[in-house]
Amino acid sequence: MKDRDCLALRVRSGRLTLLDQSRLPHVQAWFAVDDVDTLVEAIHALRTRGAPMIAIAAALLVAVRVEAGDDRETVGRAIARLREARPTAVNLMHAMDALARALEQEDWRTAVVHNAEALFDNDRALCDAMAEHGAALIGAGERILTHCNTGGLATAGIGTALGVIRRAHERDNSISVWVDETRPLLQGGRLTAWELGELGIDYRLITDSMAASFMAAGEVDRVLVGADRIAANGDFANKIGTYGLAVLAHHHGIPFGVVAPHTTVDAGCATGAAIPIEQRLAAEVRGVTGAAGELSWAPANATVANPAFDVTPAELIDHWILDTGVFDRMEVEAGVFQFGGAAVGF
Ligand SMILES: CSC[C@@H](O)[C@@H](O)C(=O)COP(=O)(O)O
Repeated sequence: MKDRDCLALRVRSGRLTLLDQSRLPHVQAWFAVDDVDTLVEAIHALRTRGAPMIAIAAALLVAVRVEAGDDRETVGRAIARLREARPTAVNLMHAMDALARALEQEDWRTAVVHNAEALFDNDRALCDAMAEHGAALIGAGERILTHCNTGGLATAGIGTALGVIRRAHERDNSISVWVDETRPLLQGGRLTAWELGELGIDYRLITDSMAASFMAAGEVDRVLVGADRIAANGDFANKIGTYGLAVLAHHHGIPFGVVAPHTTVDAGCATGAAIPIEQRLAAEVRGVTGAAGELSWAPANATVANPAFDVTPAELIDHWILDTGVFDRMEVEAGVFQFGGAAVGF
């Protein structure tokens, strides 16, 4: 396998290492991933995260195991196990299904490795295409609100929603960003704020509950978010809190766009109701866990609900910004996702 490098993943001399995103921004620590157990744990703990990134990390680990000499049956088991590591982001399932098909070929070792490498390489091109389409929508001086982290940490390229913001900034450095901190795991406060700072893009970090009043004050011009899975009717799942932002944006007449590669579209899900939602640990809501350890404020036995994602219905979305183009609600209602407008097929 050729060496590969992006913000949060490296392949060097056939070895996979990942940036531990659970420790950012204060600690930048890389860890080696040589086996499936390590990667499954890392995906559960969000050491590696973001819909495209978990798919790419899983595919490259499978390629590493193939090059290490694992037999076909062992590789098949690895693919099946990684496919189940997180339930909501469909990119992981699509990637593992593609590798399972490659495993059926006669020259399966070459096919699996090529497939995994192509996933990484294509993701960079998909990010660039989304950025081009999305940046064309953005006017001078826009103040864009975003949620969770959808940048270089979550993809092999410049990101999805954050990639659009980055490209728009390259064209007009008067844009600015409202960054939702994104409770409970603070991907906005820890990761997006860090990425935007590194890129020199003007931002202001807010708690999730502040978005409504800044919208009411006329200080938000657009909302751009990523997606973990887009259903055939345009509904999509993304980080918990996204649905609330869409309701708020609709109420205030603010354009709301979802940015994702076509690999995030699941034509097998007719509507958002069919998207499985990951439920996470109570401790994440009772307090916070970070580089500095655990801080808990709720009663130790507090009963908690902790869905990691919510579903935003198509009726609240103005733009679906894919690598294949920008789609509006009329196009989505006409079935672009089922009938080829988004070129779904892997
Ligand atoms: C380009 S990343 C798109 C989505 O995966 C992102 O918005 C998101 O919800 C990530 O959630 P996470 O739980 O941090 O993996």
